[in-house]
Amino acid sequence: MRDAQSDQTVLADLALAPEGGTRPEETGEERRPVLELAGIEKHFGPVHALKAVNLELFPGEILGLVGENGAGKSTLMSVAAGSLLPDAGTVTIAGQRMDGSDPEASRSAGLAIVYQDPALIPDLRVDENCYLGVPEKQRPKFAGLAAWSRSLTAAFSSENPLPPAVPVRDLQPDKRFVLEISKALAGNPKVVILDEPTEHLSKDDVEILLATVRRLAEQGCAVVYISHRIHEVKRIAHRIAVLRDGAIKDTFPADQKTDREIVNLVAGKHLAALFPEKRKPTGESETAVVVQDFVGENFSVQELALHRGEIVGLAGIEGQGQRDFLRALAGLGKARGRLSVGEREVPLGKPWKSAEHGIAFVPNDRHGEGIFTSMPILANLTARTLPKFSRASIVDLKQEVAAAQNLRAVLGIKMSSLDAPIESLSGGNQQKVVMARSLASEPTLLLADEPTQGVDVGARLEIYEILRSTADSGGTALVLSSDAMELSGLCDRVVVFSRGQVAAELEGEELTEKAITHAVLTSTTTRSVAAATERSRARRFLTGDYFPAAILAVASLVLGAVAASQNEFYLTAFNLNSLLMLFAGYAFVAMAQQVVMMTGGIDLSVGPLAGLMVVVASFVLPASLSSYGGLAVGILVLCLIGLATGAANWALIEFTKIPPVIGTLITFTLLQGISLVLRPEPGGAINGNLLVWLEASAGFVPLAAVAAVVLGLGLEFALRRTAWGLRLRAVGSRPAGAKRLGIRIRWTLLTAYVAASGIVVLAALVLMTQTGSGDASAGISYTLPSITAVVLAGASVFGGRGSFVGALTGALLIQQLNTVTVFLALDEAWQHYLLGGLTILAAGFYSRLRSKA
Ligand SMILES: Nc1ncnc2c1ncn2[C@@H]1O[C@H](COP(=O)(O)OP(=O)(O)OP(=O)(O)O)[C@@H](O)[C@H]1O
Repeated sequence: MRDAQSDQTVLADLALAPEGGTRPEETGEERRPVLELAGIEKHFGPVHALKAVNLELFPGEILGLVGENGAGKSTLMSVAAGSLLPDAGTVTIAGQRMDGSDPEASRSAGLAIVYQDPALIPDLRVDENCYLGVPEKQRPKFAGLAAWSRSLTAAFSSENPLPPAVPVRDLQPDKRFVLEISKALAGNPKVVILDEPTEHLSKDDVEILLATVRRLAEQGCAVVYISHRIHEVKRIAHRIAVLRDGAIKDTFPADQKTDREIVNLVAGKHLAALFPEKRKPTGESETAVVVQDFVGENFSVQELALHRGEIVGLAGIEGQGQRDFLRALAGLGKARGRLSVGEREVPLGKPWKSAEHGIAFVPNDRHGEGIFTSMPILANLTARTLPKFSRASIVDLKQEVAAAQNLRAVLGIKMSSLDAPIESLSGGNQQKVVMARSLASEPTLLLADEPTQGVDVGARLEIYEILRSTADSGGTALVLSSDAMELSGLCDRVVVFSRGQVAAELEGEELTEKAITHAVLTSTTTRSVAAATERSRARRFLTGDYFPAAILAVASLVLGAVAASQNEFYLTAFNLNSLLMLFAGYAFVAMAQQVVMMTGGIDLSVGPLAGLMVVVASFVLPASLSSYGGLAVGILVLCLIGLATGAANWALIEFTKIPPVIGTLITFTLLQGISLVLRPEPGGAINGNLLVWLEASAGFVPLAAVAAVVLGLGLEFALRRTAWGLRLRAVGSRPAGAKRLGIRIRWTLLTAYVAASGIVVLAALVLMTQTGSGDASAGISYTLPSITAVVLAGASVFGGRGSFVGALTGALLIQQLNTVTVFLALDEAWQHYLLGGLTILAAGFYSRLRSKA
């Protein structure tokens, strides 16, 4: 271990005097807290996460909240922000006592929060996320949304505001935080909570953030700043509160304690050193890894050798290719050249091959790539090493649990049980799980991208020690970090990247924090972003929601052209009219399906519902009816059946918590049963006048088809340019994020199911023109095409993605296939072969395209 004295010197070098603005107590004004947390208690099952916590925050004050992983910081702040209901205690914001858990109420009272796991919706664009992220009264008109979003994010970097049209799923983790922070600050809040805001930010962005926090405080805003980077907290905070095991242990002015004293308070013990002892220079080192002429999209490394027993750091300003290089070594991303580990050459671009060659990777994007969400901690810990405890592919559970328990003990992972979901762990403990999984495979080359992000000071030392012991036992570690102090304290050698190339190497005496910072700054030149922007525009279209619609439209035209060339009747007005009429029916049910699928649900009942409406129409809209009033009442009855079915579907799914596919299957069966009871045999002519109106055409174009297209365009507009549309997409894309944004998920789902059943009324009207009388079996054939049309058009069955324009083109293609097979005199079975084949092709193609992007 290195002595504490030398670490103290490193810390002293950092010029740690607080740089906050005027302290609130220095102004002499009467002090009234703007945020008061009183007696907050919270349990998660057996975990007592918060124990009668009291905390006050005053206007203009920056409070640093520190504590080890799992101490309860995020839980406390989620309670303050209304996204978590405490078991006991009260939250008061700007004198307003909060009632229950309601993020929107807290936001309206003036509290903004930046979560450790950003409350962003991946399938929504940057500007749409900004829109949903501010209080309702501050939202701009949709016409000015892009410009407004650009001005919000320009507060961070006026040169590079975030492009408004980019979906959040395409943003790098650091830019997601820039967006999350910009969004939080947009509403001129009275209290801002920043939960580990700098873990993913580049060095420049950290400085911008700290300056922003100071400015906010000077303007009277109160800030809670949570971080494990003690020197950062000391730089910015007026007062520091230490949370341990769910209780506040100490609160003191930031300048009254040294970094080391705070570190010891957080850890709850005296830490002798911040970094483990480095490798002793032995003169001769055995080369373990050789990289030669290694070229990828953003880097080009001629030669780099890593030695056994060595920890090598990767430094550089964000975006200089160091991250792409590290990922390419792990087999993620395209690269050419040579990489050998030991005597063996590693095939490139194949992560499983890299793993077989002893390369383990700890990713930077913990939420996106590091953890298997919704799986238990046990599976997350052992995912890489399962073959070790398996015989003939059957896992020995005892051995697996024992190995996981061992990892848990070695890294001190705080958890209630191995079976708990990974998401129930605090952020830092999740990071330890990701780290533990990689280490368990005893890698020859460990690649770690920001391995200590979100990890507390005590555990940080444990991770450093584990990295060191990996090296000491003959392995090699390559660590990318934006923290120069971490690199200088931990690594034996640091490689600095600039413009994708190795620009400098530091080791021995030269390897100091100052030297790394200097090398990083002086060897860096700015990249041209224009080409990247152009490239991403094309990629955005290819992976966006309209590309599938374009493909389907072209496919429909091609099919039409083939049919027309083979059969002269294809282009007759009669044929085109009936083709478009049938298209209208499919289009309505496909749009109904799309509304529900957008929320992550599915509605199997659309077909039988349309059939039931036709049956009911044979009673309430009979041939004998002659008055307009009677017709209106009949159609109103159909609408009421639609609304009631939508509400019933929703209630079944919401209150019994059964999956939508089961819930709507139940409705499917019930509706079909009712239809058969009402009309065991087809019969009962439907009103002739009504049918004539429904079949009305302009030229060869039926008005029903025009109505379908108009409705599709209207719904598309609503989806992209109304708050309802954004809520629908948000709920499907990421329900947890939507909840934190204050979206009422239950009500949004209700509107979706009711809207879908409402649209089915239109499909039923088209169906009536085909049957002319009540027929219980008429609608069944609608359910499957409604799903096929939207899946063909690129909708995600998990929600959040798809388009109504796509649903229209999907419906058109289905009808084209039906018609063309007849015109080409193909067997009817071909309709099914072609549709099935196309669906498989489309689903595979889109998912490959999107996952590649
Ligand atoms: N949804 C949940 N279900 C079960 N346990 C939870 C849940 N959320 C938090 N916990 C537990 O509550 C405790 C406090 O967690 P919290 O996330 O508040 O810690 P933290 O201080 O923010 O830690 P970190 O610094 O690692 O982010 C932890 O033991 C955690 O496992």
